[in-house]
Amino acid sequence: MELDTSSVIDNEESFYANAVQYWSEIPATIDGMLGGFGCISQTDIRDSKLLLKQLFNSKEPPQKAYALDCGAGIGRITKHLLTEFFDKVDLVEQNPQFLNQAKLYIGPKLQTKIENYYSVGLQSFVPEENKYDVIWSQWVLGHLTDSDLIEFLKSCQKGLKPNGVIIIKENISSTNDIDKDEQDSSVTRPLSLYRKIFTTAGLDCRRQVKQRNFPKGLYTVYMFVLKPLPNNTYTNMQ
Ligand SMILES: C[S@@+](CC[C@H](N)C(=O)[O-])C[C@H]1O[C@@H](n2cnc3c(N)ncnc32)[C@H](O)[C@@H]1O
Repeated sequence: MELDTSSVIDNEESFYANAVQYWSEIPATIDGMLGGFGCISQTDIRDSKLLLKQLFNSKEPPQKAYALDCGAGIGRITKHLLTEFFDKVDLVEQNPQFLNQAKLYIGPKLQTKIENYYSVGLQSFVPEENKYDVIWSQWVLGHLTDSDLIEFLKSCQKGLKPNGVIIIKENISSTNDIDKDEQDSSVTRPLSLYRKIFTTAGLDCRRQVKQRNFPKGLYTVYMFVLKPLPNNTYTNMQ
């Protein structure tokens, strides 16, 4: 039997509700966003910048007009990464307090680049079509079930402009198992499951890059650069 999140999530409604509850009690700080590991933020951003620079130097790069930050929290990635590369950024985040804090954290100067703050869960969010050059999702997709993640990725594809890409940066489980975190109500998927989900959603994984220099004991983190498959067909997940 193939492994998927239905094997570890018995009740989807409480899976989502428990995550809302968990994040409602977390301080709107960098440490809060990173589970007490605020110290890794710079290292994280450094490798993400390198990835974007390489992407812009590649054949058929995306434009630098518009990015979407998914599960944006207080806007850590928007502030330190996306506003450096893109003219405009939208944030989508389910916790409205974090978005309020993002307005302060991003600051008045960079604020001019922020077009929209969407306060909604990714499982219910549909990006406007043909809008974004890069859709960045980091440390949030473990809060979606497989089927919601696949639907989300399909709708993100429609939200991309020509040459646009989806970039995912996520923890990866060290075995072939899905790790369930009961505390924050999330799952950590193995690499094989992410790759299968990408294919099912009609996405081609153009790059898979490991984050460097994180402290020992943390999950391995990968960045994936995804583009719609040429024929743009979706497959059914078996
Ligand atoms: C680990 S934090 C990461 C924040 C940000 N991506 C970063 O790297 O700084 C996870 C964020 O995802 C948000 N989140 C959790 N479940 C979500 C969902 N279903 N839809 C949108 N955001 C969600 C949380 O409120 C929190 O802000």
